[in-house]
Order: sequence, then structure tokens, then C-alpha cells
Amino acid sequence: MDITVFCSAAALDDRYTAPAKEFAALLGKRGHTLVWGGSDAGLMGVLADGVKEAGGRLVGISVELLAHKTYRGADELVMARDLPERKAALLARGDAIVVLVGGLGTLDELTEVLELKKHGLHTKPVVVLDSAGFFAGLRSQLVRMAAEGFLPRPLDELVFFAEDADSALAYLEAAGEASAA
Ligand SMILES: C/C(=C\CNc1ncnc2c1ncn2[C@@H]1O[C@H](COP(=O)(O)O)[C@@H](O)[C@H]1O)CO
Repeated sequence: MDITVFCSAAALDDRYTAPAKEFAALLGKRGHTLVWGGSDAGLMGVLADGVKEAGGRLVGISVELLAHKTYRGADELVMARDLPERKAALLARGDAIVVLVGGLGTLDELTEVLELKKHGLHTKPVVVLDSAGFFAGLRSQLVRMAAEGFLPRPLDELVFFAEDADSALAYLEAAGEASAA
């Protein structure tokens, strides 16, 4: 599968880098392709290094504004003109979306992907890898939205919260097999 990953561009401690490395190693070993923002910054760089070391393929979708932070070892690099074009390309290139810990950029990417899915504009599986309980607050906000009628579809149709890398990838692989059947 081609798996689009959104995650932090910040340098983070081991609570967050260890699960990202574990996910990257599994992704590469199982023959998947990483599609990501094409940067070597922070967790984005850690993820790309991990996938590369594990023998996976890398497709970077960067943007002119951030060209100076482009990761050097990608198998394919696409340069978008602006951030909206890049976000659309990141969604279009992946068979599935995974979100690792991140800040406002990652949150913006996640909410856009969920909003588009809510409207039926894509049907790709979306997995949030909830390392160290980082997404507990967001998850409880989404549960409240669902319980109080703010969402037109069940929350579990929109997003799956995974506790670890193994269950994140298992969910995606099962979803990929189901859509191929
Ligand atoms: C210019 C610097 C770092 C480069 N920054 C980025 N490079 C590539 N992609 C980025 C960068 N910053 C944000 N993004 C996108 O948003 C997500 C990360 O944002 P967050 O706020 O850190 O969560 C990520 O998925 C990217 O697609 C500094 O030297």
C-alpha cells in the first residue's frame, strides 16, 4: 500500500520517536510505500530514515516554501506550488492515511482529511497512532461530537485510534484487503 503519513516537523523525545521508528520499520519491512511531506525536519525525518533503513520506498510531496528542508533520500519527490496543493496531493497519493503525533500542521491535515471523508469525498482508512496517549483530548472531543449529534456518521467509520504501530498497520492491511475483495 501507499501510506500517507502526517506528523510533527519538531524534534521530539523518545516517548514519540520510539513509536514512530517502530511504525516506520514495520511499514518498510512489509513492503509498503511511505508518502509524506518530504521533509527531513523532526519526526518527519525520523520516520523517513526508519522506512528507508527497513527497505521501504519513499515518496515525498514537498512545497516550494519548504524546499530548503527537503529530505535527500526520497525515491520520488514531487514539488507542489503551495500548501493547499500539497495537502491535496498527499491525500490523493495514499491508499490510506496515518497520523502520528504533531502540532498545528498535523492537526490541520487530520481535520481536513476527516472533513472530506465526512462528506464522502474520499473513503480511505484514517488511523491515528496515539503514542503515549497524546491524542486523548482530541479523541474525547470527537467522542463528544458523535454522542451529541455533531457528526453525520459514526465516529468509527471516520477514524481508528491505534495504541501501537502493529495494530495501526494491521487495521490498514485489513481495510486494504476488504476493499480489494
Ligand atoms: C522550515 C522548518 C521545517 C520544515 N517544516 C516542514 N516541512 C515539511 N512539512 C511541514 C513542515 N512543517 C509542517 N509541515 C506539514 O505539516 C505537518 C507538520 O506540522 P506540525 O505543526 O509540526 O505538526 C506535516 O505532516 C507536514 O505535512 C524549520 O526549520
